[in-house]
Amino acid sequence: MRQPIILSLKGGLIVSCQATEEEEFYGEGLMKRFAIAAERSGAVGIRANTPQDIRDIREHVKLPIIGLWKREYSDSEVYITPTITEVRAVIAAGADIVALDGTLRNRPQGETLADVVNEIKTNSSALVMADISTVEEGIAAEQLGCDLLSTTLSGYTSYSPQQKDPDFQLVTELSKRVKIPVLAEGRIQSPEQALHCLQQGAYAVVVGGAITRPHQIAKRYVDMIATAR
Ligand SMILES: CC(=O)N[C@H](C=O)[C@@H](O)[C@H](O)[C@H](O)COP(=O)(O)O
Repeated sequence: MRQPIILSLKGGLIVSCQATEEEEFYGEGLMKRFAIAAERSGAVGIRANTPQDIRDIREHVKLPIIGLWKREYSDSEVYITPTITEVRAVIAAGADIVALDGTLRNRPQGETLADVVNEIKTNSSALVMADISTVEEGIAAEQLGCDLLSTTLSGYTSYSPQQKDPDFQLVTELSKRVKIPVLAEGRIQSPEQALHCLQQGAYAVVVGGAITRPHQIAKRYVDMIATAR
């Protein structure tokens, strides 16, 4: 039986509300405002980065929160909730689901994906979403006990396809190969693409930049218009 929280995401839109320090919308509680707007739109969940934003959103929004903490370590390329330290902080901030790097790459400080998943399963009731970049990684993450998969990292590991569009093929193949829900995430630019992901087998769809990164949204218009100059 699937957890109620997973069932509540089925067929819906999860809005990723994230800004890095270099972006104009970083800080000042602005991600909370995007999350409130997403809730009002009928979205079924929020994806948020940093304990601070998760806490802030938790106070104002009732939707399930997929929490992560992007942090770089010098000994690994893994940066999405890379170690047990970030996992604990994300859970303490109120995330219902912890999103973490679920690739097969070496992790910082000698930890393994199994260590991090075990930490969550042993010490909390939070669910685990593995952000993966290939079918093989998705299958391995399911075997380790992850509750959900997301195609987040396709295009962001050296060995996955580098493309402008979402990785529809990964969504399709992975959905056939695993029993746990597969979320489509990464470079989804339109409602039509989101719908296509669901038709290809995605359990739900995560959209970030096309909704919550104004600079990225404006640039698409600027670039398109420039072609007519
Ligand atoms: C690769 C990576 O670090 N992705 C991050 C993961 O949380 C976010 O920067 C993305 O915005 C998110 O995955 C949603 O994707 P998009 O913004 O393309 O709709």
